[in-house]
Amino acid sequence: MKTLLPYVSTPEDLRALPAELLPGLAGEIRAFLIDKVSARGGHLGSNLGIVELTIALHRVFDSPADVIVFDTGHQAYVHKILTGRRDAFDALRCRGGLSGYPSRQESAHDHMDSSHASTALSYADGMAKARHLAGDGARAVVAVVGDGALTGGVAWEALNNLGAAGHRPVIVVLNDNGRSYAPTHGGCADHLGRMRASPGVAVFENLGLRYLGPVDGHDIPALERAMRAARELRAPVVIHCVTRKGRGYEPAERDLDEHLHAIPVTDPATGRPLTPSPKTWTHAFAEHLCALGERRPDLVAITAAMPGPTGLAAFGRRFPERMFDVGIAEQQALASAAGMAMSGLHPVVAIYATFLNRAFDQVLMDIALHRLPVTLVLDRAGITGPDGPSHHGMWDLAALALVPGMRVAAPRDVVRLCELLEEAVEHDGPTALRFPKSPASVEIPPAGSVGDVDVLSSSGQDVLLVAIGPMAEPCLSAGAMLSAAGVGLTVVDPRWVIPVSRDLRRVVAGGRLVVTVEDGLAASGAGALVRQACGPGQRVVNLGLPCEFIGQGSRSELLAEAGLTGQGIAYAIRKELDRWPL
Ligand SMILES: Cc1ncc(C[n+]2csc(CCOP(=O)(O)OP(=O)(O)O)c2C)c(N)n1
Ligand SMILES: CC(=O)[C@@H](O)[C@H](O)COP(=O)(O)O
Ligand SMILES: [Mg+2]
Repeated sequence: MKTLLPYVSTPEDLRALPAELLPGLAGEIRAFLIDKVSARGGHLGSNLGIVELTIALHRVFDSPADVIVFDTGHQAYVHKILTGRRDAFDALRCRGGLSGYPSRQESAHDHMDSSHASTALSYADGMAKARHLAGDGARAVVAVVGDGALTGGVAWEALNNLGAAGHRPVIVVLNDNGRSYAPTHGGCADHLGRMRASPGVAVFENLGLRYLGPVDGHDIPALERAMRAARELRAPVVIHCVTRKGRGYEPAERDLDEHLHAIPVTDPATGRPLTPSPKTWTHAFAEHLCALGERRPDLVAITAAMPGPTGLAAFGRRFPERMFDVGIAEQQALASAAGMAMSGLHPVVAIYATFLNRAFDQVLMDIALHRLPVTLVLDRAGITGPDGPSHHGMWDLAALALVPGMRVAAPRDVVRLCELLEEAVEHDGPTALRFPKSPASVEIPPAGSVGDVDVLSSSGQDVLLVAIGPMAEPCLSAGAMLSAAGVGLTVVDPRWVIPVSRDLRRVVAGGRLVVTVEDGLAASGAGALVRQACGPGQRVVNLGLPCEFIGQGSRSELLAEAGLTGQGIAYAIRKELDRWPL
């Protein structure tokens, strides 16, 4: 059978194909996805489910003149294959390679780089307004949004605007596979389920948008008919496409938890990881939270559609009535946590550090303003790696340093994670813990302590090295190198890094050269607060990440590039001592 995929590099090539060849092409694309994503890791289930939908999109609409915006963007691999990037998949999510999300730098066919969900309809609304003002209403503006992303509040803010603007036709292609990672919960999901079963008046119609569907999201001719009809309507319209996540790959279809949403390097024959996943910080958190849940009936857990990745699924199985999945809705997660805390509960909200950005006002004005006992558990804090700039959890320390009354802990190992989680849920006010996307580090016991500050090593007082969280390991390595070279250096771990505790102030006061190291912003994170606590006669160096959008790569590659390794830290301190001898 002659293969087709090598001859389909652009939407024009696709449109030139006879319709009867499209199912064959879809099959080849699925085989390609399984092969390439298994080899590199990445998003598989979502992309397997959107093959026919993306083929129909690029046959009906003329990208890039017609805009096609993908919400979240993790499901844009087929779009990339069909827009000239098939041969780049061997470098998927590598440093300098193909992004795992749309990338304006990569292609004119891509329109938004952010992987933060629920914003595509807003981009489309804005683009449609701009085209209308330019008198360029001829071209289509299409937003592809998942049923999960549709649970995010900003998507409904956009629908509210789209429905009131009949003269600005935006086409919303709703990819409804009934789940984010786990099945999508809530009234919207229930409504879509009813629409799938027996179409009636869709909520979108009550907002002023037309509704077409439900359409079989794997039937290319049906999809093309619906998309052409939507285009001819010249009005805001939702095409409700029903798809199956992981379609066409038995290991993904069999994975009832997440349909292989995101996979590590995997054996394509079995769908199982090639190397067993190591014990992670998340595992340690999940286990300890369950133990706490036994002792603390007031503890409840909240996830924003990520029970598995954040470790809350275990708590939910143990305490089903005390675990809440609010959808991809971090603002709702934190504001509802405020309501719970006002009512005598102690909520633990587990979200990725990068997604906290979206709910900063809820941290500030709904939780901290009321001094509420809510604990934020920020997983994937610091450099995450292959998911690129919108996934690095590098903004949280700088953001939380602004919040009056907020206490932030950064455990250096999983033993401290459990200790600090205990302390956090005991605290009668807002707390946060942050830990990285990495295997759980080996235990680093303290050599001593000054109050709540752990002393990790000491060979003298020339240099005081303040290690924030998992930077303890490279700091100890740097300390050993410098001590061997005759520099007297003490490494401490504050454990609670925001605000600067009284004990940390005492420890820092003794340092002639104070160096802080964090997997966060060097200029405005926890180290900046230590700088403020130092006196005029002290020299302070804050090591950390630059306030820039850092590209994709492995966590170790990117940390090394930022100088956040034992060698890098030792070099920075040596350079400071050479420039300014003590
Ligand atoms: C603000 C935000 N929160 C959480 C995530 C993590 N996340 C990535 S994909 C995903 C599920 C998306 O579900 P859906 O929109 O239905 O797309 P599907 O994978 O089902 O195609 C989530 C929660 C995110 N990208 N952005
Ligand atoms: C698209 C998205 O936001 C997540 O699926 C992201 O890929 C997180 O991946 P990890 O859970 O592997 O950190
Ligand atoms: Mg979905």
